[in-house]
Amino acid sequence: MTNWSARSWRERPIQQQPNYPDKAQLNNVEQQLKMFPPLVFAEEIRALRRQLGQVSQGQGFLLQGGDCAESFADFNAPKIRDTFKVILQMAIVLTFAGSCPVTKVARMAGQYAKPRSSDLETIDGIALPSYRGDIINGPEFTEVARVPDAQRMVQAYHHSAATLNLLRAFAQGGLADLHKVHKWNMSFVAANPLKDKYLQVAEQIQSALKFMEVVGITADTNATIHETQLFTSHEALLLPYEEALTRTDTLTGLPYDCSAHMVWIGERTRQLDHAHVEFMRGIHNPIGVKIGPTTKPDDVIALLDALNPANEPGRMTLITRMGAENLAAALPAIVRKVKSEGRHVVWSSDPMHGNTVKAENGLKTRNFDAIHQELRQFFAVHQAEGTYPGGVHLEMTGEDVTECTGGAYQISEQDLTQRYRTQCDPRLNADQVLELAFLVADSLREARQGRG
Ligand SMILES: O=C[C@H](O)[C@H](O)COP(=O)(O)O
Ligand SMILES: C=C(OP(=O)(O)O)C(=O)O
Ligand SMILES: [Mn+2]
Repeated sequence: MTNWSARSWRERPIQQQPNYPDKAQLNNVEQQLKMFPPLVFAEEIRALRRQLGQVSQGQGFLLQGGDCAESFADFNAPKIRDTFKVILQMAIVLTFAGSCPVTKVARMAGQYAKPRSSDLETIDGIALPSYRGDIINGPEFTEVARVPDAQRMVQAYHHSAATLNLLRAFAQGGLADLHKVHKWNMSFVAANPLKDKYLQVAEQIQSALKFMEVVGITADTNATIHETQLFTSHEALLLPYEEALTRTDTLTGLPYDCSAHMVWIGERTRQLDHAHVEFMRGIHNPIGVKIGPTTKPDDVIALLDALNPANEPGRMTLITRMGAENLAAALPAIVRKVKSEGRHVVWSSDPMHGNTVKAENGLKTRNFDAIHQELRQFFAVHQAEGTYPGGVHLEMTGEDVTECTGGAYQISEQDLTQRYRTQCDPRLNADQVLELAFLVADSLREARQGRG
């Protein structure tokens, strides 16, 4: 590979970075982080890459989700547990619907840096630098909080390490037991105003679990009943942090970004000749690229050339985030081009970022029906083009927030202020996530018909 190093991105133009006032402190923090242990192990990263390779061939499904922006203030065990639970609850529905393994990737343990539409936020005539995620500055609307502080990178590292530690404990310590997860789903269905709609699938899952038990496949005989594997991911936006956590794997001699298993490039920072593409082309993690509605098919091919020149399955996930109104017009040409060139990718749908609107009270929100519609259309386009819809990417939480409108509980714009807790974009709450799981179950089943 021509002249790549973990710091070669520094020679390229770069967007969406903080301007640290204290350069000596920045340098200090970078040196410290370079000495810290990696957060994840390269062998785990390769395991995810292999699984995503399978998904790209139609042999599995990717479920990726979590907060828009993790928060230092909201850092506690119940919050981590509840998001973990809802990811598993959704996964069990999708596993059943698709009759295929579901690879679970959390937007957790490192999702701390945010690109913003505007450099400034103005409230009551006062303009301050925008909040850019807890790894960069503070969300409070004060001049002091908004100054970029490099020390926050160390804090983000420690928060990520503790989050990951708890996730690993949950995944292996019994919280992921299939029967337990299904019980939570049954309680969700029983309480839901639209329960008749979801009951059939829930009961089918119940029968499948019962059958397994009867033939002797239990937690005692089979670890997969009792345990799960959850990978981590975030947008690799703050490159000094990502560079500092990039390590050469001793087994293979290859560089991996050990801040997470999977990292992605956002819609705002994927310019071909810029820093983020430069950094990502050299690391060997599976990577995602967000693809918005104005993307041209040739742009996607150029990105694939730069980021996956050997066309290896499992390396690339294209996360389309078009908006329900744009997807049908924008996605087919891209899918056709990628298919005609024989490129191996996981096609994943982020139905959140193209559907953000401002409510009358000024809060950012997304409507459940628009989210569902984008997902349905995503499945329909892939069905029509003969390609495989391989994943979903959601902003979601296990908490009972009121940030997205709609769903069975019919959250209205007026309800948003009740529990609007996000530090950046509106997330689906636990009930909305599960509804979505049950609603896309049919589309997934259809998409997988005839596949192994
Ligand atoms: O999460 C994605 C972006 O950071 C977010 O949508 C930007 O939000 P903004 O338009 O309020 O800056
Ligand atoms: C910033 C994000 O998305 P996008 O780059 O697609 O706008 C995000 O996933 O939070
Ligand atoms: Mn977001």
